[in-house]
Amino acid sequence: MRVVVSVGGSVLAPDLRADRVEEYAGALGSLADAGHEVAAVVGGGGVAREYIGTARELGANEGQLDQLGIEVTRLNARLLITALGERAAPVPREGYEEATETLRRDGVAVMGGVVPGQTTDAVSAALAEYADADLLVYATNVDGVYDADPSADDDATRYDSLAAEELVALVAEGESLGSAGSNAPIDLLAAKILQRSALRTFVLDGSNPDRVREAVETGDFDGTEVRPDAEGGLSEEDR
Ligand SMILES: Nc1ncnc2c1ncn2[C@@H]1O[C@H](COP(=O)(O)OP(=O)(O)O)[C@@H](O)[C@H]1O
Ligand SMILES: O=c1ccn([C@@H]2O[C@H](COP(=O)(O)OP(=O)(O)O)[C@@H](O)[C@H]2O)c(=O)[nH]1
Repeated sequence: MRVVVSVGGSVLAPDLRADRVEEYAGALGSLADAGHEVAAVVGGGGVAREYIGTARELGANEGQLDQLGIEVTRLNARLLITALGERAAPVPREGYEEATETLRRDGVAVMGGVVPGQTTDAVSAALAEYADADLLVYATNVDGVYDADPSADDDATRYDSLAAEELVALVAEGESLGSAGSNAPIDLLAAKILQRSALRTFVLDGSNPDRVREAVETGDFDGTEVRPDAEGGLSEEDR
């Protein structure tokens, strides 16, 4: 199976602890050893938010803040690459073609951010689309997609599954103006890519990397499945 795993920065390196990064490398490496083609897209987490906060106070604009965020995602990607050792290309892949080539031929492809104006949620979806992945897994710091932000609303209810077009509507409703470092389960651009490409997608709590491995191997997981639309994506006239 060809799989793209989106690993939130807060999930990969909550306190920059080596053991969590090693566990992630172990889980992804064992999937690769079992014959799966694996790519990981790493987020910026708390470290990116701290840099963005400081640079914002210093007067950086949104594009500059995003670029700072991208640099941090690539630093986090380098941590995972270090832990993966020989299994990964030695430098974070900077584009979808390059990442696809690596995952097809040279082992685990690891990416961070790509361009300002989005998050690694969208990078993961775009890579999964470009590489014709069979599965996209969002390993994040929440155990699925809820009908409201569960950290702000005690009555928030989790979806076991929802259609990509329902996800687009949910995220669009909650999306603020999208300033750098903002929180959301999956950003709007990512949700739209899932919708147009009919990607099979799992959203789960990534704090235990073994659950990511199990989800890929068995298709069983505790979280939210984003279903491709019944028709298998958008029709030409809806695009
Ligand atoms: N509808 C929602 N469903 C789930 N989580 C949500 C929702 N809206 C906002 N969130 C928040 O999004 C956060 C996950 O986004 P983020 O911190 O960017 O994750 P990561 O760093 O793993 O990419 C959760 O901690 C949660 O509080
Ligand atoms: O392709 C990208 C990826 C990331 N970012 C910036 O980097 C930050 C950190 O990335 P992300 O939000 O994906 O990290 P996470 O919070 O999910 O760990 C984002 O908020 C954006 O400001 C960006 O501009 N373009």
